[in-house]
Amino acid sequence: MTPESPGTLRLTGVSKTFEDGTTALTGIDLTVAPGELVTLVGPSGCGKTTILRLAAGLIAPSEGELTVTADTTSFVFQDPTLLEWRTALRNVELVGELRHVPRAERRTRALEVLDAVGLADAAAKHPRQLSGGMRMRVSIARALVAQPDLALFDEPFGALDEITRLSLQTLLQDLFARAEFGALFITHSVNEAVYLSDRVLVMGQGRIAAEVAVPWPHPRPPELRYSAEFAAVAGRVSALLEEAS
Ligand SMILES: Nc1ncnc2c1ncn2[C@@H]1O[C@H](COP(=O)(O)OP(=O)(O)OP(=O)(O)O)[C@@H](O)[C@H]1O
Repeated sequence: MTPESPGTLRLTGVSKTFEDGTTALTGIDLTVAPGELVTLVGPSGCGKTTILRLAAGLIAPSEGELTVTADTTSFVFQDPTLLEWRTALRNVELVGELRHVPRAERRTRALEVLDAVGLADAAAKHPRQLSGGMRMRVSIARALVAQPDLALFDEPFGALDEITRLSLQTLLQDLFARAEFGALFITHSVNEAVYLSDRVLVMGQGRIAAEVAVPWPHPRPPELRYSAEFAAVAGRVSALLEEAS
Protein backbone atom coordinates (compact mmCIF):
# COMPACT_ATOMS: atom_id res chain seq x y z
CA MET A 1 0.00 0.00 0.00
CA THR A 2 1.38 3.45 -0.86
CA PRO A 3 1.44 6.01 1.98
CA GLU A 4 -1.27 8.69 1.82
CA SER A 5 -0.30 12.25 0.81
CA PRO A 6 -0.48 14.94 3.53
CA GLY A 7 -3.97 16.35 3.88
CA THR A 8 -5.81 13.05 3.58
CA LEU A 9 -8.63 12.13 5.95
CA ARG A 10 -10.08 8.64 5.62
CA LEU A 11 -12.82 6.90 7.59
CA THR A 12 -13.54 3.27 6.69
CA GLY A 13 -16.54 1.47 8.18
CA VAL A 14 -16.56 3.82 11.17
CA SER A 15 -19.27 3.50 13.80
CA LYS A 16 -19.59 5.42 17.04
CA THR A 17 -21.63 4.44 20.07
CA PHE A 18 -21.28 6.66 23.15
CA GLU A 19 -20.99 5.39 26.73
CA ASP A 20 -24.69 6.01 27.36
CA GLY A 21 -25.54 3.63 24.50
CA THR A 22 -26.41 6.30 21.89
CA THR A 23 -25.31 5.19 18.44
CA ALA A 24 -24.38 8.38 16.59
CA LEU A 25 -22.76 6.85 13.47
CA THR A 26 -22.92 3.53 11.62
CA GLY A 27 -20.66 2.33 8.78
CA ILE A 28 -19.24 5.69 7.71
CA ASP A 29 -16.94 5.60 4.66
CA LEU A 30 -15.54 9.02 3.89
CA THR A 31 -12.40 10.38 2.29
CA VAL A 32 -11.12 13.92 1.99
CA ALA A 33 -8.30 13.93 -0.57
CA PRO A 34 -5.46 16.49 -0.42
CA GLY A 35 -6.71 19.89 -1.57
CA GLU A 36 -10.35 18.76 -1.66
CA LEU A 37 -13.16 20.61 0.14
CA VAL A 38 -15.91 18.25 1.29
CA THR A 39 -19.06 19.39 3.08
CA LEU A 40 -21.42 17.45 5.31
CA VAL A 41 -25.07 18.48 5.35
CA GLY A 42 -27.82 16.81 7.32
CA PRO A 43 -30.55 17.32 9.88
CA SER A 44 -29.79 18.19 13.48
CA GLY A 45 -28.51 15.18 15.43
CA CYS A 46 -27.53 13.10 12.36
CA GLY A 47 -23.89 12.86 13.48
CA LYS A 48 -22.03 15.65 11.65
CA THR A 49 -20.17 17.02 14.67
CA THR A 50 -19.36 13.49 15.81
CA ILE A 51 -17.55 12.91 12.48
CA LEU A 52 -15.60 16.14 12.96
CA ARG A 53 -14.70 15.24 16.56
CA LEU A 54 -13.45 11.84 15.35
CA ALA A 55 -11.37 13.54 12.64
CA ALA A 56 -9.95 15.93 15.24
CA GLY A 57 -8.92 13.00 17.45
CA LEU A 58 -11.12 14.21 20.32
CA ILE A 59 -12.98 10.88 20.41
CA ALA A 60 -12.18 7.41 19.07
CA PRO A 61 -14.32 5.24 16.77
CA SER A 62 -16.14 2.27 18.34
CA GLU A 63 -15.60 0.31 15.12
CA GLY A 64 -13.77 0.81 11.85
CA GLU A 65 -10.64 2.67 10.90
CA LEU A 66 -9.77 6.34 10.85
CA THR A 67 -6.57 7.78 9.41
CA VAL A 68 -5.51 11.41 9.29
CA THR A 69 -2.37 12.01 7.27
CA ALA A 70 -1.67 15.67 7.91
CA ASP A 71 1.39 17.53 9.15
CA THR A 72 -0.89 20.28 10.48
CA THR A 73 -4.64 20.21 11.10
CA SER A 74 -6.53 23.44 11.91
CA PHE A 75 -10.02 23.86 13.39
CA VAL A 76 -12.61 26.60 13.01
CA PHE A 77 -15.72 26.49 15.19
CA GLN A 78 -18.97 28.47 15.21
CA ASP A 79 -17.66 30.39 18.22
CA PRO A 80 -14.46 32.22 17.15
CA THR A 81 -12.92 31.60 20.64
CA LEU A 82 -10.53 34.56 20.54
CA LEU A 83 -8.48 35.68 23.55
CA GLU A 84 -10.17 38.93 24.61
CA TRP A 85 -7.03 40.46 26.12
CA ARG A 86 -4.96 40.10 22.95
CA THR A 87 -5.29 42.19 19.79
CA ALA A 88 -6.40 40.58 16.51
CA LEU A 89 -2.74 40.46 15.45
CA ARG A 90 -1.61 38.85 18.71
CA ASN A 91 -4.44 36.30 18.52
CA VAL A 92 -3.15 35.23 15.12
CA GLU A 93 0.47 35.39 16.28
CA LEU A 94 -0.26 33.02 19.16
CA VAL A 95 0.04 30.00 16.85
CA GLY A 96 3.63 31.01 15.97
CA GLU A 97 4.42 31.71 19.63
CA LEU A 98 3.33 28.22 20.65
CA ARG A 99 5.58 26.81 17.92
CA HIS A 100 8.54 29.02 18.92
CA VAL A 101 8.65 30.75 15.53
CA PRO A 102 11.01 33.76 15.78
CA ARG A 103 9.13 36.99 16.65
CA ALA A 104 9.78 38.93 13.42
CA GLU A 105 8.84 35.98 11.25
CA ARG A 106 5.60 35.20 13.10
CA ARG A 107 4.57 38.86 13.04
CA THR A 108 5.19 39.16 9.29
CA ARG A 109 3.24 35.98 8.62
CA ALA A 110 0.33 36.99 10.90
CA LEU A 111 0.09 40.39 9.16
CA GLU A 112 0.08 38.69 5.76
CA VAL A 113 -2.78 36.40 6.76
CA LEU A 114 -4.76 39.24 8.38
CA ASP A 115 -4.36 41.13 5.12
CA ALA A 116 -5.59 38.08 3.18
CA VAL A 117 -8.81 38.00 5.26
CA GLY A 118 -9.31 41.76 4.77
CA LEU A 119 -8.38 42.81 8.31
CA ALA A 120 -5.06 44.61 7.83
CA ASP A 121 -6.56 47.81 9.30
CA ALA A 122 -7.98 46.02 12.34
CA ALA A 123 -4.76 44.29 13.44
CA ALA A 124 -4.38 46.46 16.57
CA LYS A 125 -8.01 46.08 17.71
CA HIS A 126 -9.19 43.83 20.51
CA PRO A 127 -11.95 41.25 19.83
CA ARG A 128 -14.59 43.35 21.67
CA GLN A 129 -13.98 46.14 19.13
CA LEU A 130 -14.75 43.81 16.18
CA SER A 131 -18.06 42.74 14.61
CA GLY A 132 -19.10 39.06 14.56
CA GLY A 133 -17.96 38.73 10.95
CA MET A 134 -14.59 40.34 11.72
CA ARG A 135 -14.08 38.03 14.70
CA MET A 136 -14.73 35.06 12.43
CA ARG A 137 -12.18 36.46 9.95
CA VAL A 138 -9.61 36.52 12.78
CA SER A 139 -10.53 32.93 13.63
CA ILE A 140 -10.01 31.90 9.98
CA ALA A 141 -6.70 33.81 9.88
CA ARG A 142 -5.57 31.98 13.04
CA ALA A 143 -6.42 28.64 11.40
CA LEU A 144 -4.61 29.49 8.15
CA VAL A 145 -1.48 31.02 9.67
CA ALA A 146 -0.54 27.49 10.74
CA GLN A 147 -0.46 26.56 7.02
CA PRO A 148 -2.61 23.47 7.55
CA ASP A 149 -2.85 20.68 5.02
CA LEU A 150 -6.22 19.74 6.55
CA ALA A 151 -8.80 22.12 8.05
CA LEU A 152 -11.95 21.15 9.95
CA PHE A 153 -14.86 23.62 10.04
CA ASP A 154 -17.83 23.09 12.37
CA GLU A 155 -20.56 25.40 11.07
CA PRO A 156 -18.33 28.48 11.27
CA PHE A 157 -20.81 30.87 9.65
CA GLY A 158 -23.96 29.59 11.37
CA ALA A 159 -24.31 32.50 13.77
CA LEU A 160 -23.68 35.27 11.22
CA ASP A 161 -26.17 37.39 9.29
CA GLU A 162 -26.81 36.50 5.63
CA ILE A 163 -24.70 39.27 4.03
CA THR A 164 -21.69 38.60 6.28
CA ARG A 165 -22.12 34.91 5.65
CA LEU A 166 -22.06 35.34 1.87
CA SER A 167 -18.95 37.52 2.00
CA LEU A 168 -17.14 35.01 4.24
CA GLN A 169 -18.08 32.16 1.89
CA THR A 170 -16.51 34.09 -0.99
CA LEU A 171 -13.42 34.82 1.12
CA LEU A 172 -13.02 31.23 2.27
CA GLN A 173 -13.20 29.71 -1.17
CA ASP A 174 -10.75 32.32 -2.53
CA LEU A 175 -8.34 31.41 0.27
CA PHE A 176 -8.99 27.75 -0.40
CA ALA A 177 -8.21 28.17 -4.11
CA ARG A 178 -4.89 29.80 -3.22
CA ALA A 179 -3.74 27.63 -0.31
CA GLU A 180 -5.00 24.23 -1.51
CA PHE A 181 -5.57 22.69 1.90
CA GLY A 182 -8.02 19.81 2.26
CA ALA A 183 -11.10 20.59 4.30
CA LEU A 184 -14.13 19.00 5.91
CA PHE A 185 -16.85 21.59 6.46
CA ILE A 186 -20.16 21.20 8.31
CA THR A 187 -23.09 23.41 7.43
CA HIS A 188 -26.88 23.43 7.62
CA SER A 189 -27.05 25.54 4.46
CA VAL A 190 -27.38 23.68 1.15
CA ASN A 191 -26.34 26.78 -0.83
CA GLU A 192 -23.25 27.23 1.33
CA ALA A 193 -22.32 23.56 0.83
CA VAL A 194 -22.72 23.73 -2.96
CA TYR A 195 -20.90 27.06 -3.33
CA LEU A 196 -17.91 25.97 -1.24
CA SER A 197 -17.31 22.35 -1.89
CA ASP A 198 -16.07 19.84 -4.42
CA ARG A 199 -18.37 17.18 -2.99
CA VAL A 200 -21.43 17.39 -0.76
CA LEU A 201 -22.12 14.41 1.49
CA VAL A 202 -25.78 14.22 2.48
CA MET A 203 -26.32 12.58 5.86
CA GLY A 204 -29.36 10.82 7.26
CA GLN A 205 -29.54 9.48 10.81
CA GLY A 206 -26.00 8.29 11.58
CA ARG A 207 -25.04 7.47 8.01
CA ILE A 208 -24.01 9.02 4.70
CA ALA A 209 -27.05 8.68 2.47
CA ALA A 210 -25.84 10.29 -0.76
CA GLU A 211 -23.02 12.19 -2.41
CA VAL A 212 -23.23 15.01 -4.95
CA ALA A 213 -20.18 16.11 -6.93
CA VAL A 214 -19.97 19.87 -7.56
CA PRO A 215 -18.42 20.51 -10.97
CA TRP A 216 -16.98 24.06 -10.89
CA PRO A 217 -13.27 24.77 -10.24
CA HIS A 218 -12.16 27.19 -7.49
CA PRO A 219 -12.11 30.16 -7.24
CA ARG A 220 -15.83 30.49 -7.94
CA PRO A 221 -17.35 33.87 -8.73
CA PRO A 222 -19.97 35.04 -6.16
CA GLU A 223 -22.55 35.37 -9.00
CA LEU A 224 -22.39 31.59 -9.53
CA ARG A 225 -24.83 31.35 -6.59
CA TYR A 226 -27.54 33.08 -8.63
CA SER A 227 -27.20 30.95 -11.79
CA ALA A 228 -29.61 28.29 -13.08
CA GLU A 229 -26.86 25.63 -13.09
CA PHE A 230 -26.16 26.35 -9.40
CA ALA A 231 -29.88 26.14 -8.56
CA ALA A 232 -30.04 22.75 -10.29
CA VAL A 233 -27.23 21.26 -8.15
CA ALA A 234 -28.60 22.84 -4.95
CA GLY A 235 -32.05 21.48 -5.81
CA ARG A 236 -30.64 17.98 -6.16
CA VAL A 237 -28.92 18.22 -2.76
CA SER A 238 -32.13 19.53 -1.13
CA ALA A 239 -34.17 16.67 -2.59
CA LEU A 240 -31.63 14.09 -1.34
CA LEU A 241 -31.62 15.76 2.07
CA GLU A 242 -35.38 15.49 2.28
CA GLU A 243 -35.23 11.82 1.26
CA ALA A 244 -32.52 11.06 3.84
CA SER A 245 -34.21 12.85 6.78
N1 LIG B 1 -20.99 12.70 24.15
C1 LIG B 1 -22.15 12.18 23.76
N2 LIG B 1 -22.79 11.26 24.49
C2 LIG B 1 -23.94 10.71 24.08
N3 LIG B 1 -24.57 11.03 22.93
C3 LIG B 1 -23.98 11.96 22.15
C4 LIG B 1 -22.75 12.59 22.52
N4 LIG B 1 -22.41 13.47 21.54
C5 LIG B 1 -23.38 13.40 20.61
N5 LIG B 1 -24.33 12.49 20.96
C6 LIG B 1 -25.51 12.11 20.20
O1 LIG B 1 -25.10 11.67 18.93
C7 LIG B 1 -26.01 12.07 17.91
C8 LIG B 1 -25.28 12.89 16.87
O2 LIG B 1 -24.86 14.14 17.45
P1 LIG B 1 -24.03 15.24 16.63
O3 LIG B 1 -23.71 16.34 17.57
O4 LIG B 1 -22.92 14.56 15.92
O5 LIG B 1 -25.12 15.70 15.56
P2 LIG B 1 -25.09 16.92 14.52
O6 LIG B 1 -25.52 16.35 13.21
O7 LIG B 1 -23.77 17.60 14.55
O8 LIG B 1 -26.23 17.88 15.09
P3 LIG B 1 -26.39 19.49 14.99
O9 LIG B 1 -26.63 19.77 13.53
O10 LIG B 1 -27.62 19.76 15.81
O11 LIG B 1 -25.15 20.11 15.53
C9 LIG B 1 -27.13 12.83 18.63
O12 LIG B 1 -28.16 11.90 18.90
C10 LIG B 1 -26.47 13.26 19.94
O13 LIG B 1 -27.43 13.38 20.96
